[in-house]
Amino acid sequence: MCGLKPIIAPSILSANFINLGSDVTLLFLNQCDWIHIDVMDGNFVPNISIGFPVLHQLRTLLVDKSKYFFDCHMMVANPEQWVATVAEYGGNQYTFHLESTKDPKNLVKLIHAHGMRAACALKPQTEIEQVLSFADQLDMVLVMTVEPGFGGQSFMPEMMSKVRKLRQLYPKLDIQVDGGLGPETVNVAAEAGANVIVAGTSVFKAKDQAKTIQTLRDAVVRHTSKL
Ligand SMILES: O=C(CO)[C@@H](O)[C@H](O)COP(=O)(O)O
Repeated sequence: MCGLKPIIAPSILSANFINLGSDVTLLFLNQCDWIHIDVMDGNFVPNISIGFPVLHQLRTLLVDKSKYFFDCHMMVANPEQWVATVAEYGGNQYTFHLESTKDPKNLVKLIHAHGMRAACALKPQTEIEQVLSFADQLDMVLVMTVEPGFGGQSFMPEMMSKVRKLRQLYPKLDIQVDGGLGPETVNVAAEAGANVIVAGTSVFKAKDQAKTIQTLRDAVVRHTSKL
């Protein structure tokens, strides 16, 4: 019994933006734990997605607005710049990319000072050694399993060695995987030690969304309970 909480966080990048409010409401009715909000600035990654007006409207306009957990994945060039805004607009967790900051330790302090959980993301080429000096200050590490920037890419199983090493070093840390996750790939990730699963395409294209979310959660529970 490892005590890790299974967390399923659908990425709303794959939602229907015309019906975003109802899509997000449905995700929570279907028992997701968090929604994963991919903020892309067209600079850190070669794509522009959604920004603060959308975050703000989701937080203020949704029914039961306060109970939703917003996991904000900041694929931006200057992550320090947006901490206060994300906090003000209702973000619960702020994930910055290690590759985008010179001072990750102070950034973690800044995020915590704004009342959010702090997480650090690693692109596929970034080794975990770079996060070890401050990992004990983090609430979560995100191991990217695709190059950040787009949904619908293929899962990179070779990233699992990073998850495995992190899990050995930090048995209680939340470890998130993001990119190409679905019922076919979740077992490999959960077996390596990931307990927080981001899934965009597989959840939004599912015939039965509730069942897909449950399948993802069951896989995490099954594998992490053996750790
Ligand atoms: O951060 C990203 C992409 O940069 C992800 O959150 C993707 O949006 C996940 O989408 P799928 O790979 O599950 O379709």
